[in-house]
Amino acid sequence: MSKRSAESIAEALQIYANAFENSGEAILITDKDNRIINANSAFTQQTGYELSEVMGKNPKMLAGGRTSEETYLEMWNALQRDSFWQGELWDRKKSGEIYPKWTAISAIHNDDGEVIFHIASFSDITDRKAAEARIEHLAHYDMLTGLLNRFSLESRMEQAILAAKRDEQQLAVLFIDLDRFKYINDSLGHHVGDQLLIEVADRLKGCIRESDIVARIGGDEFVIVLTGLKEMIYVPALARYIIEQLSEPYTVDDNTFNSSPSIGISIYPDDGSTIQELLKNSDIAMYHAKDQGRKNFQFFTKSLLIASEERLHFENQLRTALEQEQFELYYQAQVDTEQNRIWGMEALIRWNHPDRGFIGPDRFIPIAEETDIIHPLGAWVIRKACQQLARWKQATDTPPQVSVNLSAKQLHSADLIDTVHEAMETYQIMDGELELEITETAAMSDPEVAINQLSRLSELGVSLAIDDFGTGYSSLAYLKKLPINTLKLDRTFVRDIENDRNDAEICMATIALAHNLGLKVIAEGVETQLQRDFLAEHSCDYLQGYLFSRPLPPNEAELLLSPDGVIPARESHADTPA
Ligand SMILES: Nc1nc2c(ncn2[C@@H]2O[C@H](COP(=O)(O)O[C@H]3[C@@H](O)[C@H](n4cnc5c(=O)[nH]c(N)nc54)O[C@@H]3COP(=O)(O)O)[C@@H](O)[C@H]2O)c(=O)[nH]1
Repeated sequence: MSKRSAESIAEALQIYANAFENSGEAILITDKDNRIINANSAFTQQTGYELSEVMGKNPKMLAGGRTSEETYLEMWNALQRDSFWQGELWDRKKSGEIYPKWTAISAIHNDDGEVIFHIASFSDITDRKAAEARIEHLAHYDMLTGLLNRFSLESRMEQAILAAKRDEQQLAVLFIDLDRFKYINDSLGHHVGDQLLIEVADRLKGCIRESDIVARIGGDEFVIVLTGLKEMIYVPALARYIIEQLSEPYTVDDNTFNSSPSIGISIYPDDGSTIQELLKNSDIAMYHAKDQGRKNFQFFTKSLLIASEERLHFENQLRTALEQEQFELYYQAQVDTEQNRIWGMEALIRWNHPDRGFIGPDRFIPIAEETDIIHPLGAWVIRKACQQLARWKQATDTPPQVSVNLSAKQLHSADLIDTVHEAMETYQIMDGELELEITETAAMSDPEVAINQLSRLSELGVSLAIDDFGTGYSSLAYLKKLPINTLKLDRTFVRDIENDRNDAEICMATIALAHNLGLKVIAEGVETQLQRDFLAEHSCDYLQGYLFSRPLPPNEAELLLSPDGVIPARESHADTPA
């Protein structure tokens, strides 16, 4: 061998030695008898063993006892067949810690085909395995509460249904929703909301047997499946127990508060044979429990299903009604008591349904609110009323103030101010020409937001009225903070004003209170001359009711605005409803 080639061989060997020693992977070399003859520094770092401690030993000494015999067998077969194997082994470090490692082993042969070495390289995959386990857990469990998630609930329900079918048993599905959770979450903060959900999950686990299933499938929605049911009596007893347990006070940080559940129950196979049917029907029953005043449980019935399908159909029709221009605004006159002339017109919405005819707002406004259809619908009412007002400003010398009802959801909507501003700009509506009516309850539901929104509306030049006054729980201190102009005396007090001393007192007190606060008063539901006279005597500023006019379509309402528009004369004492 020339000196040059000896040098280059030595150089190459040095490179290999460096690569071996500095590799990030642990490397172990065994001889033909499978005895360790070399290991690099990464091996020492990973296992804790120095080379001197393992030299001449069988790598079996590293085994952690958790790798199956089959894996070792497969490894040796592959090495014999392919001279290569890779896979996962569980080994033990010098410290005693058992850990997973990813291992690749090559068999090196001589020219005669005999194995002379095995070279194994391996890396510690503890972190990777932990990450995989976390991902696996997330796929099956709810991250916040540790309960099963919807995916796992469905696969467990599938097995439970198969078992119930085979054993001819029943299953009960309990759909549990927390009452007023959104309120707790919004008012006490999400951290408190989260802790409440964790505590609810713990209490639910304490209510059921090990063989039952409990899952969290949405924000504050939990499902329990009772398996292997023989005695149906157990179901209402458990539902009652769950309500009792979840209604115990909760303490999170310094807050102690109450919550309660509403529970809907469906039974396999009577109320459904599939997961979807059982969940849907228990959900329908849960909504019925809410309608029944919350903090109770209801079993699913066929009539609930029919009602819920009808309701869904109604909702869908309500959605398309706006596009198909099926809504109309009617107007009801508001009369100036002193001058006996029309001072305002209240816009009242009607749904001219293609099959059912006119549907009153009491039927559809609550559904529009629940489904958020109220936002486009309410914006349409505001625009349409402003458009009508612009028309009356052109058509008559004495245009009325036009008032529009706002729902609680609209009052709290971020878009309200822009909607009103745009409508006023488009139709050139001036200060005091448009009035918005808010119920007492809406104004009270989130006072800070209400004060802010009402102040901004007032700045736009909108007049503001508190509707149905006397039926809510306004505090006087709070009322003083609102930039309102008018109180609307609820018609339930006006109705019996002539016969019920209490109602008469309430009307008088409200008028006095309003005037003290510098507000005008309008009485609703004035149907008789006696009511009118009583209210006039006690200085009620404006009157509205069937005595003067029912709500009318715009062209008929416009006739009342003309100089010949008829308003009953004030001195008449005839006690006849309009
Ligand atoms: N958010 C919105 N709410 C609206 C809108 N349009 C109406 N509404 C609210 O729906 C409720 C029912 O309204 P309606 O069926 O139109 O009834 C009004 C009047 O017809 C009725 N009224 C008027 N005078 C009398 C009377 O002498 N006797 C009698 N029994 N009823 C009478 O009162 C209703 C008006 O009430 P109010 O608004 O409180 O002044 C009602 O709560 C409406 O507010 C809408 O566009 N958006």
